[in-house]
Amino acid sequence: MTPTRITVGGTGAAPYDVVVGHGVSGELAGLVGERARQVAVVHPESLAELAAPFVAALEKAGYLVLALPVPDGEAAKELAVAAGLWAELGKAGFTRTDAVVGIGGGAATDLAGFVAACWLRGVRAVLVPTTLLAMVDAAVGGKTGVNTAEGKNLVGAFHPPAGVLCDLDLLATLPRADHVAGLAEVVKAGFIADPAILGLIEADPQGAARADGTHLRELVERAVAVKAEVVSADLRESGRREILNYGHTLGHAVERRERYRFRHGDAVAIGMVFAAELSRLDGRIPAELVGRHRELLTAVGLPTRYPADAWPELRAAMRVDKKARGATLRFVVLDGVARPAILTAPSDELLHAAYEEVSRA
Ligand SMILES: NC(=O)c1ccc[n+]([C@@H]2O[C@H](COP(=O)([O-])OP(=O)(O)OC[C@H]3O[C@@H](n4cnc5c(N)ncnc54)[C@H](O)[C@@H]3O)[C@@H](O)[C@H]2O)c1
Ligand SMILES: O=C(O)C(=O)C[C@@H](O)[C@H](O)[C@H](O)COP(=O)(O)O
Ligand SMILES: [Zn+2]
Repeated sequence: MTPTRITVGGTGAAPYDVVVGHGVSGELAGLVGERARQVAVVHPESLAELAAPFVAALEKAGYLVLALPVPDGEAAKELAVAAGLWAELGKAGFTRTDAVVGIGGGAATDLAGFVAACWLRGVRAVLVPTTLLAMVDAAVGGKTGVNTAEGKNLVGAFHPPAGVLCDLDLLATLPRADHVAGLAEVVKAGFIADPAILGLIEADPQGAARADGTHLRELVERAVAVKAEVVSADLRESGRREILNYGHTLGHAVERRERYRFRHGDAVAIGMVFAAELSRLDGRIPAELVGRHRELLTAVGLPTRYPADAWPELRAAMRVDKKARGATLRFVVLDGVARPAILTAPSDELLHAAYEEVSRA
């Protein structure tokens, strides 16, 4: 079946394609471009075997390849890891025409994009996401960055990639729990913009939770299309892009509380239930729509609850959310399916009441 090409444009930078399909990895050398002499391939060390054919293909195409393994998962999103990679680029004499390729889950693509954004103030980045989450969300849109002790993604840059290859064959080895975590961002795209996504998952939640599920390709394409449309309209998050943060204000606080050892998608699932409860308590949506969140997320195996005693720590962590303006917290909420809105400065009572619904056994 021919690959689908979803274009991300309107960002001020050159438009680029997100290629979705089976066996599309062969397009990598073409995306790196003719100007590059050296290519740094950043990948989690645990995925060295998966990255090896990409390294070999780039070498065959005539590039000088620097394979740069990084720690697995969220441990890669550290300034010290980025600094180590910049040291390698420096030693290799990496110039402005050279390119960084990021292969892996969202943690690896966020890191690789950030390293590319900062090296010589910006070199070409090409991303090959290998998790469902990175295909539908992290590798698309140009948000790059690392975590700090104070919070999630607090240091970063907007640096759109030159291309994104979503080879669905790469998902075959992804552990089920990571596949399911990726579904949280797919569900998010459904609630904020594309109700057909919700229908597809509700019709076959077991299938959605598997890499060989019937609707996998359509789910990926639809979620990428949502992200591409939003990012094309507002790369730097001055307005519309904030909707992609649905579920993330509480989600990021949960990740920080768990010292980043909790899957991002799982945290976002809990965060979406919180945002839905907030929407209901603010009089925006009926209880049935909150119930739809819980039922759908639970059906695919995502968490929807978090302990009551975590509230003070979560409340404090939410202060550094990027949507906050001064001391004013702002949340993405819903006025209905595919009707996202911003709730500004909710009272502490309202926030706590919404959290009580999340922590209820
Ligand atoms: N930049 C953005 O717009 C954006 C959007 C969403 C999420 N994110 C970020 O993405 C990160 C989460 O990404 P994630 O869910 O992909 O997690 P991850 O990158 O931590 O990967 C999850 C696990 O899967 C393993 N893995 C990856 N591909 C595999 C494969 N094909 N086979 C076997 N194992 C594989 C990884 O090594 C890791 O252990 C978070 O840091 C989050 O903040 C960024
Ligand atoms: O691309 C965006 O914009 C998003 O908000 C997508 C989120 O899924 C993603 O987790 C993002 O990294 C969160 O961004 P942040 O600015 O809140 O750190
Ligand atoms: Zn996210």
